[in-house]
Amino acid sequence: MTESTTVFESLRGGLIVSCQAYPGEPMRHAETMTQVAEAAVAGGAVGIRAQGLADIALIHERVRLPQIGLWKDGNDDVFITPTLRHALAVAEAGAEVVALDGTRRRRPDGLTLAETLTRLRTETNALIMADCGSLDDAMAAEQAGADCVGTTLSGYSGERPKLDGPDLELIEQIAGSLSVPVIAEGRIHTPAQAAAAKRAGAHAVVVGTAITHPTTITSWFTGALAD
Ligand SMILES: CC(=O)N[C@H](C=O)[C@@H](O)[C@H](O)[C@H](O)COP(=O)(O)O
Repeated sequence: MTESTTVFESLRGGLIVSCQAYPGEPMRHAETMTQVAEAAVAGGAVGIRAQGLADIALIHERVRLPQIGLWKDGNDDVFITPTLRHALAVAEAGAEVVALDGTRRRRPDGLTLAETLTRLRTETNALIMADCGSLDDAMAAEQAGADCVGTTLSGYSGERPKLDGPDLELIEQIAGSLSVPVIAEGRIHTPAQAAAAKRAGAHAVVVGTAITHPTTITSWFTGALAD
């Protein structure tokens, strides 16, 4: 079995928990995110998604599950592992899968997605997840050589509406059109939505906020009480 087959077999049908805290937040600390990841493992997660080189390195050391790593730089446009330099650093930090912006937008270093992936392949053993915002992105990312595509940027890149829940239609479209696995990601807030994403054809399902972001979860409850 190739490394790619092994990793994607172990993720098949399961839950990947995204463990991220945002700049300035109390939980923005590698030790804290690693503990959150360990707690997710105890609950049955099959993979971890993590942001930032320090978090990726510590999670790689302590958590024995495939890790999808990314490095966010900036807040808008292309900000998820935006350049080849960021992607190489994420692989170097220990992520088995490097997640990067997989949209068709211009990248800050001027490389195309295909050029970025070719360099990553030459210089690392990491697998590649292209975070996409539309079916056209996903098709272009497969063509460029991505090992899997995510629906991560649906609702954030201007091509798809930002729904309250997951973009099930996009998951279904991608699953029906591509041969690489589609990872459902983005606004999956309930177990029922996770199951629906899997039924729509997702190879695996990423949940972040609803499991690992207490500030947002708290605001859901305080908002309900304020009504
Ligand atoms: C758009 C963007 O920046 N997405 C980021 C990608 O890593 C994270 O902020 C999300 O938390 C992650 O995609 C999981 O999604 P959700 O937290 O909705 O379950």
